[in-house]
Amino acid sequence: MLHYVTTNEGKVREAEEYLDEVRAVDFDYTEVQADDLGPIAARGAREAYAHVGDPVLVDDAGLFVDGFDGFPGPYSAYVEETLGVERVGDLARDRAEETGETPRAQFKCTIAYCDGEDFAATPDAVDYGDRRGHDLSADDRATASTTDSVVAGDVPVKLFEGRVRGRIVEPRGEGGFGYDPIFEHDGTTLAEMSAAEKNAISHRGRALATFAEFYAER
Ligand SMILES: O=c1[nH]c(=O)c2ncn([C@@H]3O[C@H](COP(=O)(O)OP(=O)(O)OP(=O)(O)O)[C@@H](O)[C@H]3O)c2[nH]1
Repeated sequence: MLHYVTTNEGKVREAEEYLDEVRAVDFDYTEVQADDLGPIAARGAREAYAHVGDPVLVDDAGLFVDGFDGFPGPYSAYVEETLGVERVGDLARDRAEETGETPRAQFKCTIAYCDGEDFAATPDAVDYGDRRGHDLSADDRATASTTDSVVAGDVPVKLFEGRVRGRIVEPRGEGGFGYDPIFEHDGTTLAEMSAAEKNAISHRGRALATFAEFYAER
């Protein structure tokens, strides 16, 4: 049985769309400080695997605002709790107004898989483009890739990363969670999309789709 290790129910709901048999485990693994998601998810997956003893997935995600050089990024959960989503949106739009640019950002999600075993060679990066058939600029594309995180002596971990680009807007919509109401992709905020629509273009959806392909062969 595959275990999705998270304290966030929103992540679990989205994962269930891709994975037939998945059990949510509410385990608060240590989040190391790093400026990208990969090392945080990889360390978390090793710790979670040691705790659970069965195959685990750990999902680390964040909002990377262009005008703030990627902040809040790995600190997104802390910033959501302290500043709040609306203020992050206000600050990002104020910043863009100062610089005369469009307030752009990307969501990234790294899923780390660990089952205690080694992995074969990884497939190439995948460009998913837009699943709704719209003609999008490079700025609005959704992509995914995989890497291995293998440090000598460590339990191997495989990483699946998904990204989606969009614009920061005034909050709209009731669905999703976290920063979804202020993140617009192709004219619609993630909070205005159904779960299926969000999954089709989202950072987590792209990472999960790539993982599901890999896991089917595992
Ligand atoms: O609008 C959003 N749409 C998403 O699809 C999404 N995915 C993550 N987030 C936000 O980014 C931070 C992740 O932090 P995070 O990966 O550390 O997770 P977390 O602390 O919520 O749970 P855990 O899995 O670590 O237990 C938190 O602020 C989340 O609200 C999202 N916001």
